[in-house]
Amino acid sequence: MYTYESEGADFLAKAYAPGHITGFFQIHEHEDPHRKGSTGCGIVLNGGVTTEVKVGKSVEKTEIFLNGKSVKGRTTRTVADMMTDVPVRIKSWAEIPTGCGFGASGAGALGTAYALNRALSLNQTVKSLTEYAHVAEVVNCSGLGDIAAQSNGGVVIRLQPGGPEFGLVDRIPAPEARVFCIVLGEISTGSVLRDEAATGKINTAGKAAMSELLKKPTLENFMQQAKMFASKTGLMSSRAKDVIEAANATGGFASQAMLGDTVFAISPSCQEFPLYEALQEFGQVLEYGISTCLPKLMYD
Ligand SMILES: Nc1ncnc2c1ncn2[C@@H]1O[C@H](COP(=O)(O)OP(=O)(O)O)[C@@H](O)[C@H]1O
Ligand SMILES: CC(C)(COP(=O)(O)O)[C@@H](O)C(=O)O
Repeated sequence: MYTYESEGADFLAKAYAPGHITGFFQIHEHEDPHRKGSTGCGIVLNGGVTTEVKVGKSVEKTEIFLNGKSVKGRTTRTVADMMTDVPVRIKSWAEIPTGCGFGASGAGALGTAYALNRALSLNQTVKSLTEYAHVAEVVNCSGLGDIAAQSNGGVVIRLQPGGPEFGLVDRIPAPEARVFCIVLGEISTGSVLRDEAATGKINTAGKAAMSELLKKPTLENFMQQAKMFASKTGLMSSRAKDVIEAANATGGFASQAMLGDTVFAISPSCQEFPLYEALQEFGQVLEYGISTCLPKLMYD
């Protein structure tokens, strides 16, 4: 724990962390948040969240901003509270939608941990910064497995739940592919994770999806298992169903981003244009790539 003692200047630091779309998952409860988490599989994106922290005499209370607006930012605040006693101004800018299944809260938490470590010279390594972000996500019910994926990159299979101390991940060897997304609306991650009927279905479907994925760990099979998972859990809106069907009609793979009312779609081989055109009928198509880029500090 760091106590601020400097007399004058403010300290600023900035960090970036990628977004992540979960295709399917299974919840693993544990009283220790370091061990609690999810298993499952998802895609780390080349779009994410940039977070700047400021500490010093000019910062009198901890405040959190998302895309220029003051927010509660409970997960981000928990990271700050775990790392320091001093007030911090935390500003995040998201190039991914928030509350729609892109792991924005996890990306903000990771960025906050990296930037605070730098601004306050806390001398922590990546493993412990990642652990702070994971614990903050779990205790606030804003995510379970995003941090494990976002801190590894690629198409991440989460084999064992938890932060870096206990979790275990692997990856699907995936080709370069565009990930197209249509955002239809938000789903509150916390409200689904606290709903026993929903979590029961998630766990049954998530276990089956993982077992099928491991028999054939390819990007195509991941997309198929994700679609099966989404329809079995009953979390899919009728509009999302329509988008998925339209994507499938072009030969593309599509499913729902967990946990959001968002469809993500990938085209096999290089037939991306017909898929893009079909998705366009439903709204603005967001376009990302699969990223192996890890969270990082940024310099101005
Ligand atoms: N980087 C961030 N900084 C602060 N608050 C955030 C950040 N990202 C998301 N939030 C807040 O978290 C809520 C959404 O969280 P959640 O449902 O877990 O969605 P997701 O993680 O998929 O974006 C939103 O109300 C948003 O205000
Ligand atoms: C699906 C979710 C529980 C939440 O993801 P998001 O809504 O993007 O924060 C994720 O953390 C996971 O464990 O797979």
